[in-house]
Amino acid sequence: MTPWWPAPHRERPIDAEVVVPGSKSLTNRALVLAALAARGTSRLHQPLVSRDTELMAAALESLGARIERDADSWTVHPLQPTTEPATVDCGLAGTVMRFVPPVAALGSAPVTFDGDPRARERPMAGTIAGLRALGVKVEDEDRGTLPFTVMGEGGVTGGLVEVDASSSSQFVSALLLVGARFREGLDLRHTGAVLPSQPHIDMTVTELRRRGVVVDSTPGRWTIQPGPIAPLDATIEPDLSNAGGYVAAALVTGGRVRVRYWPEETDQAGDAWQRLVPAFGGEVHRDGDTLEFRGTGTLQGADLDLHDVGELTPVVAAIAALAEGPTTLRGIAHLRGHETDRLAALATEINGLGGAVTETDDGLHIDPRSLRAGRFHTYADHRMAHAGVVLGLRVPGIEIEDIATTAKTYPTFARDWTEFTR
Ligand SMILES: O=C(O)C1=C[C@@H](OP(=O)(O)O)[C@@H](O)[C@H](O)C1
Ligand SMILES: C=C(OP(=O)(O)O)C(=O)O
Repeated sequence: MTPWWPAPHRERPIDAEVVVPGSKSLTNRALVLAALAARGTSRLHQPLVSRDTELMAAALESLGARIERDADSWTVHPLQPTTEPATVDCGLAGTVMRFVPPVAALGSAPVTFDGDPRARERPMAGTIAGLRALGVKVEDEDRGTLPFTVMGEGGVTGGLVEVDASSSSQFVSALLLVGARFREGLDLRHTGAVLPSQPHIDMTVTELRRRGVVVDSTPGRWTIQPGPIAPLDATIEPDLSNAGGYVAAALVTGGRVRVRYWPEETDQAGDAWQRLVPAFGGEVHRDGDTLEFRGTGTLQGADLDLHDVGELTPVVAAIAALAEGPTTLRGIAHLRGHETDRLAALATEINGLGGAVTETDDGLHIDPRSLRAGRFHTYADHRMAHAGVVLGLRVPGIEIEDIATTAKTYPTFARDWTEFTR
């Protein structure tokens, strides 16, 4: 396949209905918790099957879990703490590189973690320091990043641990997911100045409670009672963050897009589209299990704090680049440690098409400009590709680099988007 994919252009308003695949964050939490269940199989219905979830499944299998993959469901048999050395490929998946090391610490063999070249640049200090504070030996040759080896010594005592999770909420979620399996449970405190992605931490707590784990949560502190994690049959919600391109299409073409099976209540960050769309001048209506997003023909700029929902930023920035007024996006300094430095990547790529984006300390400022044809680099970042295709709807002649990078969380994206824009 050519590395450059011509993004579909649309002169007319979009009018379409979509079903998006399952949530990455929910699938990978469900896999970890099913692997950690005391006994009994768990079934995930409509799991996301993508690079990140296959990497998670393979990681847990290498630690002793067994996973049967059927067309619409995965059945997970829990792991027995491993006694065999193992290696885990994290790819570029934050959930794998942060959630699996504490699982490895329950075993009694060394487990080595590595990933894509960019994975070696992503922040890992919270995981490494957190495990060490719990008495787990981690060999990282003082790099503080991947690759490193967790030297499992037959379990973790647990108790009080302080972690600075200002660069990723996943440092908190990772220890919470495993805390009930520590001999004394977990008393986790966040020490940093800011804590991003609160909905993802809420999601972790919700998923633990659904499986009978006793969690007490106050701002910046979580306690987990030691005890069994129950197996669970769970249907995975659609990925509302990956619905972003479709939602944006309604806004930027002045059309309407219906997203099926939008949960009434959810911890997903992508639920924030319900407030972000009106901020840009669009409308949102619920009709049963479907949420309809409408563009009104007005696309205004907005001043938005995306600290809690940082993963929506690339598509939000693309919407803003097409808006009639200026937009400021705040609270997202931690995006510099995502799949790529998303603040730099968005500024470079939108400006390369004639845009006016400036990086700030903690976000982006985007002034309206008329954009022109050109190439949009994606830096192995699925969400950069989603941002590029949104621009392509309104700007003819945009080519996206490596559209296949969307396979991280949405393998059928290019085909679905082509169908959607037809
Ligand atoms: O726990 C999770 O599933 C995630 C947490 C967030 O990470 P950060 O807090 O590192 O942004 C989010 O951006 C990521 O896409 C998924
Ligand atoms: C930040 C993201 O992913 P990861 O889980 O790899 O951190 C993302 O999907 O936007």
